[in-house]
Amino acid sequence: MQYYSLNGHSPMVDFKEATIKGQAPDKGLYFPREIAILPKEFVKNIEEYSNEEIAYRLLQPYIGEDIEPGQLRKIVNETINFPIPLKEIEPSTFILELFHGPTLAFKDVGARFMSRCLSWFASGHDRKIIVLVATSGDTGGAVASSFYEVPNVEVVILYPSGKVSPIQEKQLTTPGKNIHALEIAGNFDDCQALVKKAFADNDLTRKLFLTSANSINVARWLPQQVYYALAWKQWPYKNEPPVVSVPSGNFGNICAGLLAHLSGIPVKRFIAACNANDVIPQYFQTGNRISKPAVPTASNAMDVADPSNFIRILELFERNLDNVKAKVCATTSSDAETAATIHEVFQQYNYTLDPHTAVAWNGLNKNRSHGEKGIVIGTAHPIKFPDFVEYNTGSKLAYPPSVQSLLSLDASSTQMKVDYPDLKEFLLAF
Ligand SMILES: N[C@@H](CCOP(=O)(O)O)C(=O)O
Repeated sequence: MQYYSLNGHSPMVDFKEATIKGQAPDKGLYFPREIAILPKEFVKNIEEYSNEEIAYRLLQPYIGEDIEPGQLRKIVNETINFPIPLKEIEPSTFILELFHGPTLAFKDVGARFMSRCLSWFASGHDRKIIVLVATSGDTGGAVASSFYEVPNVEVVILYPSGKVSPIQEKQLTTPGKNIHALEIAGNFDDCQALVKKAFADNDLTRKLFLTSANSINVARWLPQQVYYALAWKQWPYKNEPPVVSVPSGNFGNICAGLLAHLSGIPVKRFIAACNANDVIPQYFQTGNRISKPAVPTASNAMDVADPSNFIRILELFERNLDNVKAKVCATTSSDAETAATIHEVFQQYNYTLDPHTAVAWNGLNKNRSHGEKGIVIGTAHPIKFPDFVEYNTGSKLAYPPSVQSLLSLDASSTQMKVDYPDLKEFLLAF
């Protein structure tokens, strides 16, 4: 598989080079030259396949010969070695629980896949690779856990000061060793802009071997397709494809869902469920993409004002917003609606939603007609946001032992202003 830059001014590369570079030299995101269509028989009989086999079949065409089949199977098997259940909450509404991995959020799948691909590509390489990543909450912990002690790799995580939950912060500030946390006095978009500036700095990229572990990197983005195939495998109404509601911040997850759908996984339509950071819902309504700063919300991992992956969604639909709108609707929920959703779902079904999943639940209910069956993508475990969740359910959450031990660890991070020269100096110290 070849990948081209969405800015159109860089040469095509294979999967290995796209993974190692993270972003194209012309600052564009890499995009696969073809959509790998799944055989109809496979989609029809998907229940007969193991999760590992499904993931392998979805991903292999995008990797091609860059990783030999035995090694790729090993990587895939290690990536999804935890449950990904589709739970029926009531007969029309299901939740795909993507939070049973080590850091209790959906990012574990992409981060584990990418870390294993990168360490495979880096073996025998004598230069140290610096993985740069910006996080609004969940990516940072997943990347820290996946890349911890990977030889020859240093990870630098930029996170917005005071804008991630205490558990999210512990996940990225406590591992130490090759994981370095930078607490930025700004918001997620500032962190993401600093990271993109580093990739565009020729002086820096000549001196350092830099790559990204955000979903701008194809090795982080593509594995997320697997969720949608596993949802279809477990979907009980095969003659009635689901409406799928996806909590959306940087839009990598929903974009991977759309790719899986265009490859052959049945979905009636998608809902991009956003919080008060509504740049994309407004764009859908008005056709104008305005720029405004992110506002902090209870679903902090979605506090993104300039979603990197939306350009990939447009590319999937021939850069035509009307084509996108034929398959996707975009909606917003306020924190008050998120709180009320957590309360109601707990009261009615005794199910505890995290704030991000609650945004998607509310988005589904606001945008489906009577009787339409749907899946809510459950992106994070409620324990990552105990104060907001316990306040709205009126019930105490049980802390899993892994979270309890995490909270007792010492955190370490470097504080930094939104200042590119400071970041460059920090990176050059490697
Ligand atoms: N929601 C993210 C923001 C970064 O998104 P990514 O998928 O591009 O890494 C987070 O939790 O950090």
